[in-house]
Amino acid sequence: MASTSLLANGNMKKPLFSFGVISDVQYADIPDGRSFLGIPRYYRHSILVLQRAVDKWNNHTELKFSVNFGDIVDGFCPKEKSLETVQNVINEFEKFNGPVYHMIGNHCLYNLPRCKLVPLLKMPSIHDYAYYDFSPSPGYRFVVLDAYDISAIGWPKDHPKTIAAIRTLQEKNPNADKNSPTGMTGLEKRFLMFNGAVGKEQLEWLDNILQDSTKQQQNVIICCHLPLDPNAAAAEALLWNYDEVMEVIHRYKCVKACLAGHDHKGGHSVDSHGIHHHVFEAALECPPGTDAFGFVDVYHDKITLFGTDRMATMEMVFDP
Ligand SMILES: Nc1ccn([C@@H]2O[C@H](COP(=O)(O)O)[C@@H](O)[C@H]2O)c(=O)n1
Ligand SMILES: O=P(O)(O)OC[C@H](O)CO
Repeated sequence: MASTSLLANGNMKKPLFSFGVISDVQYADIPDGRSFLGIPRYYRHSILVLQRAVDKWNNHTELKFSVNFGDIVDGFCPKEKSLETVQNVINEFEKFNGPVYHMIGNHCLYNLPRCKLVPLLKMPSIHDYAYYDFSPSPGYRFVVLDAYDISAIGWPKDHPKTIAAIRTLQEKNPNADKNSPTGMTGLEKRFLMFNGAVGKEQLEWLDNILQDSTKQQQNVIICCHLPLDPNAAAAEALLWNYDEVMEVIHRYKCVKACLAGHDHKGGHSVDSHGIHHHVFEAALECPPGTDAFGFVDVYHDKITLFGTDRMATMEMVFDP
């Protein structure tokens, strides 16, 4: 219905381009379960949601690419099945008639180290980094951030980035279980092991990209598994240094939207600089027969998300 009313309200202009979106498939060939907070999780059904997404994207015919916001496999997947399961989900994505740009999520890293994930996901990045950018149209640039650049999961145990992450968790989280926010208050609750941070080198890279995008008069869409605005997501879901990343982003006027996953219920906000923050609803939490995926029409002055079933439909008009 929402898509119909958006169309009825004069959205008939042809978009510059369109792309597909899905987040938190978290597939595993295991019985249904629940999150720590008791929300049902449909581990076997989630790959069917992905299959229906790819079918719909292919039938759309005009999608230029699709974006997966991370967590394609669940942490409860038996470890001897991790590689096969990740490959099975990637095979489903590869049925899409176009490129798919992936992000790494915490659940991906519970299954495989990043040195295996980055090549499997064919990320156009260097070394084992999972951040990169691409420009699907002259006036637009997409920046994919690596939310687990500084993380206690995914890097070798003795890697400087693992050590830095453990130091942060020790300083900020008083609990023995570093995934527990017990006793922590407000935004401090983000210092959980299932989150991570953007490192110094990536922040400098982001600054350079945004400088260049400004010179080229490009609009920028930021994609990150972890949300970057406290008004769009629970504190427990935020990037550890969302504030530092937003400080870099706010130096420029080119960023129009920050898109994310991880906080399965979804969310939306507009920040003090007029940037839209949108969190996509998880495919994993769709009861059998229901869906959560969508596609986005991109214009020079707005993006319009058309969600299916549990994924909200939303128009995000840019500040002039
Ligand atoms: N409020 C919370 C949320 C989570 N945890 C811990 O994190 C683990 C993963 O959470 P899921 O949302 O994926 O179920 C969970 O097993 C808990 O250890 C928590 O302590 N408090
Ligand atoms: O995807 P999970 O299982 O790490 O859950 C993430 C939480 O929903 C963040 O608050």
